[in-house]
Amino acid sequence: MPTPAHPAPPTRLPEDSLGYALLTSAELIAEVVGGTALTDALARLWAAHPATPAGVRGAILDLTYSTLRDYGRQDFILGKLLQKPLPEPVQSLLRVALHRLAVRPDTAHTVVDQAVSAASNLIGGKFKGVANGVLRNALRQSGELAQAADTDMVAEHRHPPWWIRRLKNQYPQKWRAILAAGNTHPPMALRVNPLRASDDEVLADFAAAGITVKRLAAGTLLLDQPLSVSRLPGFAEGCLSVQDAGAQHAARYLDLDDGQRVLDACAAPGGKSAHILETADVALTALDSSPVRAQRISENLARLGLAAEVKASDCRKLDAWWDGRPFERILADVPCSASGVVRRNPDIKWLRRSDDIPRFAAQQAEILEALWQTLAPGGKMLYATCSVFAEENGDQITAFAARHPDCRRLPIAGQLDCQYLPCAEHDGFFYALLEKTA
Ligand SMILES: C[S@@+](CC[C@H](N)C(=O)[O-])C[C@H]1O[C@@H](n2cnc3c(N)ncnc32)[C@H](O)[C@@H]1O
Repeated sequence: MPTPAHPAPPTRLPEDSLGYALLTSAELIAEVVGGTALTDALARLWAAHPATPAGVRGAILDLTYSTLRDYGRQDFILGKLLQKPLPEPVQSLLRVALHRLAVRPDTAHTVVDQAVSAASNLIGGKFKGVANGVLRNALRQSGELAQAADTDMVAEHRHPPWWIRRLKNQYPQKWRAILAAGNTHPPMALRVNPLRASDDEVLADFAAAGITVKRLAAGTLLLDQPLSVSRLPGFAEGCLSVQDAGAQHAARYLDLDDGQRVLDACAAPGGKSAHILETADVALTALDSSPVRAQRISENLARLGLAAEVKASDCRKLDAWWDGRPFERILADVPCSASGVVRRNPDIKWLRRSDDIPRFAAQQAEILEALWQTLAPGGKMLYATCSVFAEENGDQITAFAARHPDCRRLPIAGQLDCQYLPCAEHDGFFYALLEKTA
């Protein structure tokens, strides 16, 4: 993993200034441009600056995530404004500032001023004048730059070319809507823990606290506005979890019953494990290949007053974790491109490459093969991804079913391939339910 070019945040700008947020965000985006996942860059930033106030963290996160969603457009515009490339993180500072100018044109003067202050903290202030000139040109030429951006595929759709082409091929009618949804701010949905509270009790507490929600389904609430969990009545008491409405289908589609032996094979951080345990009184084994992430399963279950057998192991290595007793239900929420949740992780669309998709598909096929051996005859396995790409979804399952005569595909909500596309209510998910016939 590349180390950050400029790990130290600015020192001469007040922490609560826009300039500080612009500069810190630029450092983070420069790391992503260099190939680092945003979560890793953020983990390093907060570890180095643990006392950063919540409000300052929020401003940095908001600016960074929204700039990465918009990156394709601002990078195109920057390319039009520069004669030759500038060093990082100066270029990223300009991308962040251009994004801010686009979304807050009413504050143009402040944005330019603060971005120039930020530039004076970088590389000995060498590019302060260039930054000023570029941003002033951007303002002067905003109309023609916007027009040019509207005719460029990446600038218009804010996704990489291979991603746009893939969606165009696979969704000739819907690709534009999928891309547009991927550029929006994600919704915040909640899951009610029926072991601790009823929907009615939670709704009454929310109404009393002035929080507006829509009930999408039993146990699934959609907040009008994302809120810090510390402001949600009942969260600390384990009455609620944050979980996308699309992800909440997994436990429902698994067809759970009390007393079953259930495996959640790729379980961390444990959102679906918890939902399984809230749905039925089952004996759950929750497995994840990452020991660090497996630890989070235990923590999340503990907050909700739930328990499972948690193991850190690669689910493909049966000898390492399986005692030979078959499972009646298996959830295979496999690692995937995460193309259905790109608005939550906007760095991934710039970090992934086209050939990552067949690599994910190969890994998913191996996981399916291994887990099938652990499923009891008559048992059911739910295959799930947060992807919208066919190679990881319908194609994968069609090929698996063709290889396994003892696999019968069961319809979910009337469909064999249950593909949810990202929209205002939920993220993009895929589900397929497989029954072992012998
Ligand atoms: C999509 S996430 C799971 C999300 C989880 N089901 C939830 O709802 O909170 C996929 C997980 O699979 C894990 N993983 C990847 N390869 C694995 C493997 N071969 N065996 C077990 N876990 C694996 C990753 O560490 C990651 O935590």
